[in-house]
Amino acid sequence: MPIKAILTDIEGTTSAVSFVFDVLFPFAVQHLPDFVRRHAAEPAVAAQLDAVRAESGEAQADVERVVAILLEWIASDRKATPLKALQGMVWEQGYRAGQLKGHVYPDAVDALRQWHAAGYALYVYSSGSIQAQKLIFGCSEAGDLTPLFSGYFDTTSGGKREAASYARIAAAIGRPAGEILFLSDVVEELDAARAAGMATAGLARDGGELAGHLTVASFAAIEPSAC
Ligand SMILES: CSCCC(=O)C(=O)COP(=O)(O)O
Ligand SMILES: [Mg+2]
Repeated sequence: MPIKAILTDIEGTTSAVSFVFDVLFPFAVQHLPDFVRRHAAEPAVAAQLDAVRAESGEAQADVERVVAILLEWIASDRKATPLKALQGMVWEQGYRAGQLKGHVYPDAVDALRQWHAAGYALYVYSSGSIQAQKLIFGCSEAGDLTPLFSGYFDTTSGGKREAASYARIAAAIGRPAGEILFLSDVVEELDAARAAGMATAGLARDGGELAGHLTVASFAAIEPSAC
């Protein structure tokens, strides 16, 4: 089936793992506690704090305990949906203030532009919230890349290692899974996408191989029509 759409992961695929771990996560550690304290009563934040209480099994946790749980989750890189939602809100302040600029590899920027111009529909699927995805591409070092994308998916579509998530995303895109090429640096995500019927390509930016999948070191080596 010819590829018509491309769905890409962010961390380790379009963007450096070091940007997420050395820039975004420390920014959240520094600013999230005060953000939560100041906005805890606002409905959008309160809903996420309740989701943290539910997911942690600590229904009675006060705001300070919720903050402590969130910091533990950042330290263990837990892909919890309420943590990701709150991180997105905190990062928005950093991007708007010019303290953050999204990192996107130049080869990814070039390829995304070429693929968009060639008529491929481009989508993002990341554990980062949709708000965070729009920020990393919208406030990137290469400028506003959001006009290239037709849609965004996060863990509200399901976990990235579950085939059902990719089936759900294909349905939302409105195409058979076989027309979608999924790009990621994590073999379990590629396996799940393939199980749902998608074509796959693995990004191994520091070398190595994503077992069982076409593996490349750069977007420049991906030819969607050959996948
Ligand atoms: C959307 S940028 C923030 C990245 C992030 O929080 C994250 O957990 C990255 O996960 P990915 O699924 O892109 O590997
Ligand atoms: Mg990744």
